[in-house]
Amino acid sequence: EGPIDSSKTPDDIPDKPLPLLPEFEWVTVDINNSEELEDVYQLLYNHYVEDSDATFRFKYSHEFFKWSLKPPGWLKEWHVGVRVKATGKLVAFIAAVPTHLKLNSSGKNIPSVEINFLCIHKKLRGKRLAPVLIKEINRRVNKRDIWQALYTGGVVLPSPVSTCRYTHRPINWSKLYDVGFSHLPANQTKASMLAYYSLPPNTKTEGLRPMTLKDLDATFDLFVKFQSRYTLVPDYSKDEFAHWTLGSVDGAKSNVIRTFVVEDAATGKITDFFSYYLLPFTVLDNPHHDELGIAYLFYYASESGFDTGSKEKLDQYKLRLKSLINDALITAKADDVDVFNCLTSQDNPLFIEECKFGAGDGYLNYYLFNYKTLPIPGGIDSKTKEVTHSQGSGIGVVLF
Ligand SMILES: Cc1c(C(=O)c2nccn2C)oc2cccc(OCCCNCc3cccnc3)c12
Repeated sequence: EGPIDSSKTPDDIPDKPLPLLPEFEWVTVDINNSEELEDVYQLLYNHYVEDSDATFRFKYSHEFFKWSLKPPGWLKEWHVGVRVKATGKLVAFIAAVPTHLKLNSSGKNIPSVEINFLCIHKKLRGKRLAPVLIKEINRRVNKRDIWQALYTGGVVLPSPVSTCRYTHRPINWSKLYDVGFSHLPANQTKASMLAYYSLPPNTKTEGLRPMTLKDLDATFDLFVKFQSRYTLVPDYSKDEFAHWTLGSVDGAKSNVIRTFVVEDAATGKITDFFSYYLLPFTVLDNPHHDELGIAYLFYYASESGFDTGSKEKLDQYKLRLKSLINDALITAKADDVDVFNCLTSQDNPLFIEECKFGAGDGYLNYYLFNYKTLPIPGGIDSKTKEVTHSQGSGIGVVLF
């Protein structure tokens, strides 16, 4: 376990990017510039990942990009674009953000980046541009003496470190049915589906409330302790944790990240927290709906997960998770979410069935570039791909 190639230093890395076709040029995108951010928004709005039958397309907002692309330590040079020289049109994009990973199996902290938002204009597909973009972002990252990268993808590249499965929990079943995402099982009626997925208006966990900056220290400590459950985890600083849970620390309310804490009334301690990010889908050519509200489970932790050695402790933890996630569904409904998504990563397999998540047909592969490690269980059976309900996964990192 360890770096595959650890021989290089930044001086060995070329100063120049790889050559592009003559009509294109490399650019660094300044997402603090609203016009350039709009270029990225438009490129991804029209050309980024769709679902298999092109019914939906990710609808990343300006605010989402500012949150996901500007964590502590972010570098403008890692927001890489390709423009048409003659017109300035942005036709490709790829981004890296700094992160700190830890493999609990060895306790090793791995300075690395998360690579995301690789997008190439539909008209430029098949020109072998993706490998050139990946080589360029790696060059810029290596120049900063970082040699590992974490990225996810639907397509299977050589040897993923883990594979997780998409799961979905309908909140607004009738809208999902209207847009063709949910179907009516043969022996069911619409009324029975609505009843099955109905949720109470109020949350149930005593002491549940939105996280504020005052909760940062206690919630961060809870998060760090809880992470030891998994194999591959983020090894965040408090600043990084604040960014990912609160969005900006200037107190402005985020429309993208939602984080809730549970404060024990007797002791005033923070015993649990959960978070989810809001990332809608554009619904392509549907007469009744043009957008799908989606929440993606993000990080969570619970004191009840500190010791799950015995059966009753594990059952208590499962019960607590079920209650917390059920409350996440209820708060997400208030955020106009139509479907709540989570992967089979983290300890999600422990609540997926009981909170009525259904396994989807999508899989997400995790890749750890330039780092050899044993494969990590992704919460599904490697042969049947069914969710392993009795145990969690070893993946504690969540990407967008
Ligand atoms: C995407 C996604 C979807 C859907 O496609 C979807 N939900 C409702 C309707 N649809 C069509 O469902 C999920 C469940 C868990 C995690 C997910 O995504 C995890 C994060 C994925 N990052 C974006 C991405 C996707 C594919 C390849 N690279 C990056 C998803």
